[in-house]
This record gives sequence, C-alpha cells and structure tokens, in this order.
Amino acid sequence: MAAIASARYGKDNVRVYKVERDEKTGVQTVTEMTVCVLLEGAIDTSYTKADNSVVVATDSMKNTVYIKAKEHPVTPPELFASILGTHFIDSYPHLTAAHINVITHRWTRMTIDGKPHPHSFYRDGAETRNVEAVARRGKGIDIRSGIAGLLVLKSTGSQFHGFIRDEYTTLPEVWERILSTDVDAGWSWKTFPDIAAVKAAVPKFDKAFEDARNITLKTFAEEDSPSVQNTMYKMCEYIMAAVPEVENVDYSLPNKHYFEIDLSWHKGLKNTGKDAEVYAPQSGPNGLIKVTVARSQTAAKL
Ligand SMILES: O=c1[nH]c(=O)c2[nH]c(=O)[nH]c2[nH]1
Repeated sequence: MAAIASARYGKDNVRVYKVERDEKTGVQTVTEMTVCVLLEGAIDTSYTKADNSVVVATDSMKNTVYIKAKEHPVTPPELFASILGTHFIDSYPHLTAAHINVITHRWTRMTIDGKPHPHSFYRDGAETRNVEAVARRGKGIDIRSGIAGLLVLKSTGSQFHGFIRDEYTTLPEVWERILSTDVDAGWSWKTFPDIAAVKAAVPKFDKAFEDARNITLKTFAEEDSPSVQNTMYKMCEYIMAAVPEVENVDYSLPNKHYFEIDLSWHKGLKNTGKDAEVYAPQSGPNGLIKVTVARSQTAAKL
C-alpha cells in the first residue's frame, strides 16, 4: 500500500514589481521580487482521490501575491513574506503551513552629476536578498533571512595547509592563494508568535541584512584565511554577536578554484609560486563548504 509521506504545492516564479511614489519630492522607489508560495495541510485527497475541493488553485495564489503587494508594503521582505503566509493559513482552515520565499533583486538608484536620480536605477550585481517565512497554524512564523549570489574574490591573504596527506593527495600545501566564492548566507530568527511580533521587529530586518553583508565582506577581505571553514565560522560568530535575535547563522560557500599554469615550456617563462600572474579559473569541480552555527545552548540540543 502506498501513502503520502509529505506534500506541498503552490506557485513558483511569481515576478512582482512595485513602485512607491513620493508625491511631494517626486522621488520614486522600486522593488522587484520573485515569489514562491507552497502550501501544506489536509490536501492528500487531491493527490490520492482527485478531490480538487481541497485545492486552492496555484493561479489564485499568484493573484493573492499581487493583491497583497498592492495592499501592504513589500519591504522589508521579511514582513511581506509573513503577511502572505499568515493570509493563507488564516483564509483556509484546512491548511496547516504556508512556505513563502521572496527573492529581492537589486535596483540601485543612479547617481547622475553627483545627485541621486529620482526615478532611474541600475542592476549593480546578481546578488539577491532572500527571505523564507514559514507560517504554521498555532506555531507562529519562522523566518530565515539571507543573501545569495554575492560573488567575491581576494587575490592574496588566503592559505591552506596541514590537511590530511595520504595516497589520494596531490594538492600541495600553500601559504598564499587566491580565494573566491559565491556567498549564500542565512540567519534564522527566533520564532515570531504572530504577525504583530514580525511588525514589531521591522526595524531590525534591514539592519541585520546590512550587518550580515558588511561582516561577510569585511571578514573575507581582512582575514588572512587559513581555510574556507574557519573564515565562514568567524563570519557566523560576528553575525550572531551583531544580531542578538538571531538563533543561528548558516553559510554555503563554493570554493571557486584558480589554478596556476606552468608556462616554463615556453622559453622558460616563470609563472608558478611567487612568479604566478596568469591563472586558469576553474568552472568545476569545486569545493563546497557548508556550516550552520547556533548559540551554544541550542547547538547542544541539535
Ligand atoms: O579552504 C579549503 N578547505 C578545504 O576543505 C579544501 N580542500 C581543498 O582541496 N582545498 C580547500 N580549501
């Protein structure tokens, strides 16, 4: 006999743009998001018995995203995701959880002749601000805020030595290397009992994002990194110290390798070790290093 172990469904890639116009100053502010809604609850019969009476159409979910974006602020994304999630479980008694993902894309205001332009913006990077809010009936709202697609590189100030050497090892130890990664980081907040608690925390969300982004960049730039593992752990520690309401911090960092090229076959050109200048960026395979750091009392329970 087969039975459903878990099921959720919804609408992904709902693209939304919202403009805010300040009539007095003529300054406009824009937000562009990609939203995913996934719902859970007493929906098994829609899979097992073709019972569509329990189905909120994914098309209606898309409409709801647009309507809630019209009725409410879409920033900070933590609040908008919580408003959406709460709407679904409040509106449909058979649903138990709503998982809302909001990816906010960068539109940075242009500076023209030294002045911020009132209505023109540019995409200054692939980096996105990502929020996942899960509203669970009777269990409050869990939020993970994050940053993804922040591509960074340092041309020195990174080492890697002392690792296991055995019959599988060819990697030389290095006291000097290039370090590059595509930062995917998240910070998870203590459960909010309800939407009022999320509203009360609104001023903290943008500050936490700026703190986490600055800590990531500063630690990456300034630390003489002994390994990706140690550097990302330090980033987690600093974020936990900067944002007391955060319960844990996670990073997922690909190690984007740049290989030295031996050019000595061409007229004895020196291009390795301290003479290395021309490198071959690798697209794969790459290292992938992940961690979640919790406060000590929570980590002990995990
Ligand atoms: O920072 C690093 N951590 C590793 O675990 C690892 N493994 C590897 O081959 N290079 C690196 N670099």
